[in-house]
Amino acid sequence: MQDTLRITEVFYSLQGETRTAGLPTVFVRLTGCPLRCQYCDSAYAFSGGTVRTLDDILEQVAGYRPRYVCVTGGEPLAQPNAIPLLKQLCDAGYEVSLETSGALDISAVDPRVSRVVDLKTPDSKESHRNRYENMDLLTANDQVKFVICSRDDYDWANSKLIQYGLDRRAGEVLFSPSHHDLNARDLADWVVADNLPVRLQLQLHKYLWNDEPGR
Ligand SMILES: C[S@@+](CC[C@H](N)C(=O)[O-])C[C@H]1O[C@@H](n2cnc3c(N)ncnc32)[C@H](O)[C@@H]1O
Ligand SMILES: Nc1nc2[nH]cc(C(=O)O)c2c(=O)[nH]1
Ligand code: SF4
Ligand SMILES: [Mg+2]
Repeated sequence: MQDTLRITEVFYSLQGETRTAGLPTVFVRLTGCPLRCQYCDSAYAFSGGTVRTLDDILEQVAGYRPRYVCVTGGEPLAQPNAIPLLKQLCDAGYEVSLETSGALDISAVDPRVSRVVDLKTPDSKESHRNRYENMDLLTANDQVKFVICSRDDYDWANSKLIQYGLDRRAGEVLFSPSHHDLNARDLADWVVADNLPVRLQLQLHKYLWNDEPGR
């Protein structure tokens, strides 16, 4: 029996987020998530999907001849075979990133992968799931992301930034407005006013293609 994963979609697009925003990237979206963030833009990946072998997924990815591959979901780390998938993508020579909720242990992820770890804010309604042990594992190859819904969320994110010294631990600290909840301009003004050591991140793909799946 070959290793398998339940997959919602594999597609080639421009990376809309993180430090590689704007670069052509293959996305592998894994099905299923144990969280229910109130703002989730990928709820279509909570169920359904197709069971596929790792070899089959790797073959489709190779067909795009990409430099960058992003493994997302759903929550990728909820499927144990996400770990060998990430390793095999690195072995194939791609620059690999992982989008993860921050609720699950990131320690087994191949160190070549840039782990993009969310800290879920109070207004996501899932902040009780944050696994703060992950903060000790972050390296300069990793990124921490706060998806911010309100001024209260912003103040909370700022306090976590200071408490864990995140700008010194991770290569990037990303503050992203929750699409539909917070005006990007307000978040931009707060970051400048407070002179924060963070990068404002907008979801480029939503400006280009709205909220279409597969883009
Ligand atoms: C859909 S999640 C999938 C990976 C993983 N479950 C996670 O939460 O990181 C990918 C990224 O999209 C972000 N996201 C989801 N809905 C969003 C929204 N409405 N506005 C801004 N970012 C959003 C998540 O916070 C996460 O950083
Ligand atoms: N273009 C594009 N970039 C993305 N970066 C992270 C995404 C995600 O859903 O995790 C995503 C996505 O869905 N589309
Ligand atoms: S953890 Fe990620 S996929 Fe799961 S509900 Fe939250 S944003 Fe959506
Ligand atoms: Mg998305």
